[in-house]
Amino acid sequence: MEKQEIIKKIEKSGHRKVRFAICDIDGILRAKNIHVDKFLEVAGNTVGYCDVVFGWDSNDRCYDNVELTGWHTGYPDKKAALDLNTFRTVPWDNGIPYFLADFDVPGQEVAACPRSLLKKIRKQGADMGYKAIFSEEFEWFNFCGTPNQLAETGYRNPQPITPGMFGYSQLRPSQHADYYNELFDLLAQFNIPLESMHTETGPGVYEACIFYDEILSAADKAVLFKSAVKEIAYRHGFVATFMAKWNEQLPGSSGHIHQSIWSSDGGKNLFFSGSPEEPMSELMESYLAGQLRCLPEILPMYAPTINSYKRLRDGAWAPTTVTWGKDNRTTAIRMISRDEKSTRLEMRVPGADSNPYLAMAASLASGLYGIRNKLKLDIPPVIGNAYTSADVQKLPANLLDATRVMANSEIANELFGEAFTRHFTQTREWEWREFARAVTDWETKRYFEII
Ligand SMILES: NC(=O)CC[C@H](N)C(=O)O
Repeated sequence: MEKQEIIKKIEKSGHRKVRFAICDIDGILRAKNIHVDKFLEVAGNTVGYCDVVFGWDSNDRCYDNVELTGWHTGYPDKKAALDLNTFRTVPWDNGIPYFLADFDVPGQEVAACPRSLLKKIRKQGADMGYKAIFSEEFEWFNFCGTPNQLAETGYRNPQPITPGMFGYSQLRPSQHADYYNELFDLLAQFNIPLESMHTETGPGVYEACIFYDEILSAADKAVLFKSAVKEIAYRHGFVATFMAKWNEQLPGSSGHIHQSIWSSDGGKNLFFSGSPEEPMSELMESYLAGQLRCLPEILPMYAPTINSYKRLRDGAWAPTTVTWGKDNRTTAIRMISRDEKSTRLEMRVPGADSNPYLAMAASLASGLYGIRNKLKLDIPPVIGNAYTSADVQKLPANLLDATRVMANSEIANELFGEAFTRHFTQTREWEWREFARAVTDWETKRYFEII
């Protein structure tokens, strides 16, 4: 939609305020409402936004170890730009006009901005003649109560909205049909159409697959999806969590990313060889080889939290190895091909807790790395159980190990630029330090009386 058309629409709607949001390094949307007159001033222009969005962590604690911003810079404003292509209206909030913004402004470099990073990688693909088609699917758990109630009880023993393990259940959605159906309908109205939705195995867990799209729109939809689900859940007295593993006894929550590379006009799937028997094209082979080569060095892009690594456990449907397989759900990357259109890769490492801009940027960048370097696939497909396969490389087992590898990785610098890699790994080191200070309930249960 053109700028003038958007402005006319907003003026006609009678709304006196407009909302826009910026995605931080943790994938959290930081939003503001602005007066419609202010919107008219900044649309197609820039708007000042305090760069503390990249100076604090997911709990608004200020990093003490990043160079990009901090007390040493005085947390100045940076120039943000609303992306008018992201215009949508919020159906559960009176149709307020809504935009995403980023710091991708000529003459300014904000290396920490995840949406700007994805745009940069997407352009590298476009310059090579490719259109990247992506989509993310999410699993998440739903609980009864309000954020205040859960916080007051220290998030102990939260009550899932439905009991027991019941994947693909016909019954469980009926227990909260209003919520279940509203998610599908309101998300579509918010321009996040779902391809499908069902219950996953676990109490109160849903899974939704977002319709595929060009990579930037797909990432926008994935980021917005997480916030939208939480907001819609509030309306029903529920709280949704996208933690990768909220309970060690239960399955984790994934954020699998489906991807294929098409000709720039979108007419031909370049992953498809033309042969239904051997559908993988040479280009797909190099892309997959690139992803496998880079994966252990850039793991925090897919698994960015302390908790992410609790999900990556053998036998839990989540990957633990640098592997791929044909329609194999025990490997890191699952190759899928029923026909030309469906030929794609499913990157299964990301948890629901990952930042979709970063996880998609990492996927595309490492795939393009494989194509640029004409990598050959030297890892054979796993047939059967990747958890027990011999001779497979294990993924780093925790955030500290994974971050150390990434911080020293030439590949990470090449894919994302040194400034981003440095800032991002510094934020992950901070995350580890925060965790290392905490005395957890595991320790008290284990040592309090016995030791
Ligand atoms: N849908 C599935 O394949 C299950 C995924 C699993 N819950 C995970 O965390 O990765």
